[in-house]
Amino acid sequence: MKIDGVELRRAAMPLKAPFRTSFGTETTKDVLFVKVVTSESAGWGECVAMSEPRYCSEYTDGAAEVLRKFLIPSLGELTDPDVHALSATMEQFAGHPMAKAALETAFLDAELRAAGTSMSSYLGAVVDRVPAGVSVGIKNSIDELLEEVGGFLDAGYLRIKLKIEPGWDIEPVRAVRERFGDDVLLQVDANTAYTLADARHLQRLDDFDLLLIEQPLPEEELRGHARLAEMMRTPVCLDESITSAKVTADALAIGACSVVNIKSGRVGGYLESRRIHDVCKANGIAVWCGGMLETGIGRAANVALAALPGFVLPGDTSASDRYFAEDITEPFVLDSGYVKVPEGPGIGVEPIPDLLEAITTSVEWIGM
Ligand SMILES: O=C(O)CCC(=O)N[C@@H](C(=O)O)c1ccccc1
Repeated sequence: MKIDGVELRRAAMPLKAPFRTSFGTETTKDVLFVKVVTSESAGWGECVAMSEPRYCSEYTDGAAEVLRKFLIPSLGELTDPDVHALSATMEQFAGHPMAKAALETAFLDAELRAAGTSMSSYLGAVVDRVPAGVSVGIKNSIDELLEEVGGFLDAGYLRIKLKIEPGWDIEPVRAVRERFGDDVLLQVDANTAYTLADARHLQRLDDFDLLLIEQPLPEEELRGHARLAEMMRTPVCLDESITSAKVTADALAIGACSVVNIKSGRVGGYLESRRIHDVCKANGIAVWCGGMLETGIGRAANVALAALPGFVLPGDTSASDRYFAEDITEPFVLDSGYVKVPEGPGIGVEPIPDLLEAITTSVEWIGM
């Protein structure tokens, strides 16, 4: 398929409420959309980098620049690429998985639309709806937390994830357990906020029958996570540390985790995401789909991924209205705790032009 060019579109998507994690607070999503226009179709990708390099080293302006200067021009070397050739070409440049993921996904979306194939069937989906979990940020008070968790449980979410950090961990978890009982599927996400010296403190979380504790230690501490996993009953799940299928195999080999959060942006795209899924499935390790506050564009691709057989835990594939008053695509809605997998060609959703224009802050075209 011949690539005519690529559109880079920046947008400011307001969140319904500030979302606080151990590394900062988001109030507006600084979005970079990538649109690949080919001779036969057009496809969309959403770069999940944040405006500042706090979750990882990538950030939105940097991702736009590496796409503009290196990744998109490198596609000019390809005459009639498929997504594998495109992905391989981008490997000449080091790093920048979120930027690469956005371009690879936009191309794959275009390729699949032209073929009339849905992303979910292309990836190997086995279900047509996925169980939805929800992520709850760090709050100013326990009361505020309990009110928000209660609202999400009333909405039907099947799993609650609480962001934690030193000073906001044992008490919020205890309060949620005491208010909502032991049957709620409950997990915590530390976003690398602890050290191995906190092990004895973190062991106190074992009293609350959590599904998992996500990324308690810094990204590079695979052995540290293996040591912590030996000291805790709560299963350790990795997020930031899992940057490729190769690293996943190493992490599993040393017992660094027993659950994996798969995020396409963190690992360079959905092809690598599927490879990680396959490594985990071959090792009997449960995976779930992480989220990065995506609009309906990124959310659609995540929901397709979450329909693969190894995704046995609810992911951060919440409904659109979890973060946005109005999504720029047909909204994803919660139906008895599940989100429907789009069935149309490609990612199965399109931006609604007026809504996309309303949040757009800049558009640039890079011709081939
Ligand atoms: O529901 C969502 O999309 C967000 C889920 C979530 O908590 N994402 C976290 C994370 O560390 O996984 C995050 C939030 C903001 C920015 C980066 C990451």
